[in-house]
Order: sequence, then structure tokens, then C-alpha cells
Amino acid sequence: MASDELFALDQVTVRRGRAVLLDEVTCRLSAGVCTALMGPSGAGKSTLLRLLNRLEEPTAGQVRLHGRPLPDGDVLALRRRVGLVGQQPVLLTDHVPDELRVGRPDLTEGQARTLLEQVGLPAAMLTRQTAGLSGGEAQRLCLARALAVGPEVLLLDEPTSALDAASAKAVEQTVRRLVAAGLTVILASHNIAQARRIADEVLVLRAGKPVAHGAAADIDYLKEES
Ligand SMILES: Nc1ncnc2c1ncn2[C@@H]1O[C@H](COP(=O)(O)OP(=O)(O)OP(=O)(O)O)[C@@H](O)[C@H]1O
Repeated sequence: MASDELFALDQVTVRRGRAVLLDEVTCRLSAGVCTALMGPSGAGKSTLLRLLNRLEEPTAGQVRLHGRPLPDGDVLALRRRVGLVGQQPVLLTDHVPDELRVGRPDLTEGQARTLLEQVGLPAAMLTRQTAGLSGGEAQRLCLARALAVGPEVLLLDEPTSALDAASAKAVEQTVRRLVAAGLTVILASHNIAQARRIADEVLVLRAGKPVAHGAAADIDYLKEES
């Protein structure tokens, strides 16, 4: 695959107490594509994702971004470059425009409209309170809030597992649009059908170790029944 290297993990181990969450993982993750981290429950998908913006720290080994070790100092600056959207939409304010301005207080109305459009929400949402949003709308608003700060990478941890099928599809379409526009997306998911629909590359983990990695079309794990 001709993609550029974005993240490099070298011999990364994460231990918590006696548990080994990731076991000497060495891999490269590409820029400009959607990579799905797959594998059974407990395989280490969320742990790997959270290493990439220093929500987790390796016990041993190194994570590099564009060839450089993740910065020690300014974690917030890193998290603006590498944003994370979790499984459950967590909204922090009462009104949609305020939500979009959480990390970007100077956001103009025009920029707010563009962000909503990017995630497939109508501009009329700008008059709405966050309390009345559906799960799918709330999750897409979380995506828009993460995009407002101009990240280079979005990390998505099971972003549709709390959603009904229609909302999940809307979020998937949003992800594909964002990747087509040049964003890198790294997605932790146990949903094989979803990975078939949206992933360009797949890294399969089992018990904290990579067992397959490559273009989605070449990964046998995606050919299993779902
Ligand atoms: N602080 C901790 N102490 C001990 N074990 C932990 C800790 N945090 C996570 N684990 C364990 O590490 C393993 C990997 O967890 P992780 O959340 O990365 O897996 P996952 O592949 O994302 O799973 P799921 O699909 O269920 O979300 C799990 O067995 C989990 O119970």
C-alpha cells in the first residue's frame, strides 16, 4: 500500500498490574486512510487507540507520530492534533453552537455551518438545544466538535455501538466523507460488517498482539461471518 506512515509503534507493551494489555506490538499506521483496529473483546483495541493521543502510556517501547516520539510536554496540543470520539456521545453544553465552540471559542457561524455539513447535519441544528438530539445526531455533533479544532487524525472508539442501524449508517457515511476529504481515521471496532464498509486498512489484535495487518480486502478476519 502506497500510504504514508503516520504512527509507528515499536515493541510497545502496556501492563496494568499483572495484566498485559498490549504485548510488544510493532506496527505502522497509515496517513490519509481509515484503519480499523479489530479483534475480540479484550484484545487491546481501545488500549492501542488511547496510546495514540497519550490517554494511555506504554510500559515499554515507543510510539512515534511522523517519525518523532509523541511529545512529553504538551498533551493538550497533541490531543488537538489527534482527537478522540468515544463510544457514547458526551455533550458538554446546552446548545449546539456552544458545543461546537468548546475547543474553538472563536468559531464563526459560517464555520459552524460548514462543520455541521461535514458531519451530515442540517444548518437548522444551530438553533437546537443539545438535550433533544437523537443518539446519532449527538454522536455526529461530537464528531463535529472534535473536527472544530482542526485535527490531523480522528480516533474513534466503537463510535456506533450505542446507535440504531440508521444512525450508525449516517456516522459511517460521515467517516467515509471525512477520509475522502483527507482526514486520517483510526477506528476501534468489533463490528466486521462495519469494517468491511468503511475501512481501507485493518489491524487485527488478539490477546494484545497483532495477528494480521494490511489492506481490508486482504484480511481474512473480515471474510468471517458477522
Ligand atoms: N487498568 C486495567 N487493569 C487491568 N486490566 C485492564 C485495565 N484496563 C483494561 N484492562 C484489560 O485489558 C484488556 C484490553 O482492554 P481493551 O479495552 O483495550 O480491549 P478491547 O479490545 O478494546 O475490548 P472491547 O472490544 O471489549 O472494548 C481487557 O482484558 C481489559 O479487561
